[in-house]
Amino acid sequence: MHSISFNQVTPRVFAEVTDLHSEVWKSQVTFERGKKYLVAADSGCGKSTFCSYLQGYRNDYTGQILFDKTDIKSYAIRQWVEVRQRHIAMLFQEMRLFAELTAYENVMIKNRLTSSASAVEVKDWFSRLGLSDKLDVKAGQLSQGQQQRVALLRSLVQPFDFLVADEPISHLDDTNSYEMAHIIREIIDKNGAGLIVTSIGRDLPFDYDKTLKL
Ligand SMILES: Nc1ncnc2c1ncn2[C@@H]1O[C@H](COP(=O)(O)OP(=O)(O)OP(=O)(O)O)[C@@H](O)[C@H]1O
Repeated sequence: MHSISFNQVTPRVFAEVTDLHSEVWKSQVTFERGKKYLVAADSGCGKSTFCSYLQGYRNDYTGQILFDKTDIKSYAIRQWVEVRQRHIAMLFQEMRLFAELTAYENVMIKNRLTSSASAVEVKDWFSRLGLSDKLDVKAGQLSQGQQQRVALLRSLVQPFDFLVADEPISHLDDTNSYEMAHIIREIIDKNGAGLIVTSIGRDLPFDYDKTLKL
């Protein structure tokens, strides 16, 4: 997948809003593979909605979203599975870890689907994010910031053309935010992937190609 295009997309919830000042909704915008985008939004402007559309969890909008030249409203479940496994990696704002699995198991259970990272690599990322001593701790017993770092690693252990990160540093201090950015940069550069980061304030530190207001 080389591009994601939004053509005059209007979420149903915003259909009656006449003073929508957005560079994404009711607009024409294309996200290209290999580029980095920051989607800046105030609370309630539709960040989670935007992410849900890209994973096929919701389709309550008018207008068109195209993956390359295909309208994603035509996708069957099988194609969404392919998108989620191989084309768009997602770091959810609410993390969605399995509370009863350990931090390491949460990452490896996903990694087993496509074997995209080695155990050595994964453990090295844990170490760089200050989580070496948390490998065997259940996710439900981690702090929010620790869960956010584990969720990042889980999002990365798959092939992808785009990484979509929904408020990825909302629970992190500056040191971990910078380390998270380094790891993301290494992997997206290696894959030539695109990056779409949403933010309501503190931004993942990056040299973004473009910033859009949601
Ligand atoms: N599943 C849903 N179905 C229909 N409308 C929804 C759904 N989830 C959220 N909305 C509505 O869409 C609008 C945007 O909500 P959304 O959760 O996308 O915003 P957000 O920018 O992620 O907000 P926040 O930063 O506060 O989490 C809100 O008016 C909300 O009521």
